[in-house]
Amino acid sequence: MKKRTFAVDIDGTITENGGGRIHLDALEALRRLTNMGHDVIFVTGRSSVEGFLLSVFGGTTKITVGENGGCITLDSNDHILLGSIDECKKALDVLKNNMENVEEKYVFPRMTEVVLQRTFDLDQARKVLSEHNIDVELSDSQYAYHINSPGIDKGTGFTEIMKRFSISKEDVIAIGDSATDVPLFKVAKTSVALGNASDDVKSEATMTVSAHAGDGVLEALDKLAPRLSEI
Ligand SMILES: O=C(O)COP(=O)(O)O
Ligand SMILES: [Mg+2]
Repeated sequence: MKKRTFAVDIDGTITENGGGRIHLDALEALRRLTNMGHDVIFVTGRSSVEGFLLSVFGGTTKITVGENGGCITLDSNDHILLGSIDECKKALDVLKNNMENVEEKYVFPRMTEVVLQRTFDLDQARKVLSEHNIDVELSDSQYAYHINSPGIDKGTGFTEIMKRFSISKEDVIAIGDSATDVPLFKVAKTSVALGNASDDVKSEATMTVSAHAGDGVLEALDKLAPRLSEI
């Protein structure tokens, strides 16, 4: 069997509602892939600790890219930080001083990024930051806005994993639902946009499925199964 690495988003991908409830059949399928010898790595805008705990309890590969690419967790006391929260907080201050309704989202603690409520216009925010010569990444996961350090996104975060574990792009299959997953799609040979993804996101993936979230993950794995059984 040719070993593959699945890079899997969490919210809107293996969850079945806005609150983060895990689609159990999708998780079971990912655990089965792990038991078969593939790697299944969560790549999420949630904290990397949340993603890591999901891998422990879910029975998938105990490596996680969290904080929208800003933090890699390899163990309870082993985190690789790929960004600086200070420049993200500076960007937050500029936005708060120049726009209305800029509010942080109450999430688990972050080491490298700032997470905001989706309560203001993102393009206007990007314009304000540019006018103040603030260079950060500002992105929308459909669950939250993220301010990350320049050049930090799910693609660069996962690329760090690929380097450290000698994973080839040829063997990576990325699965996601939102704009924050597009950089991850670009570092994978195969990328799957779920039915709940926007047309813009779907246009960036190598394949799309019609089912939403966890059901879409199951549909994708059914479609990919023949390729996975290559000798
Ligand atoms: O916290 C979020 O932004 C949601 O994260 P995810 O969709 O990247 O898992
Ligand atoms: Mg998502």
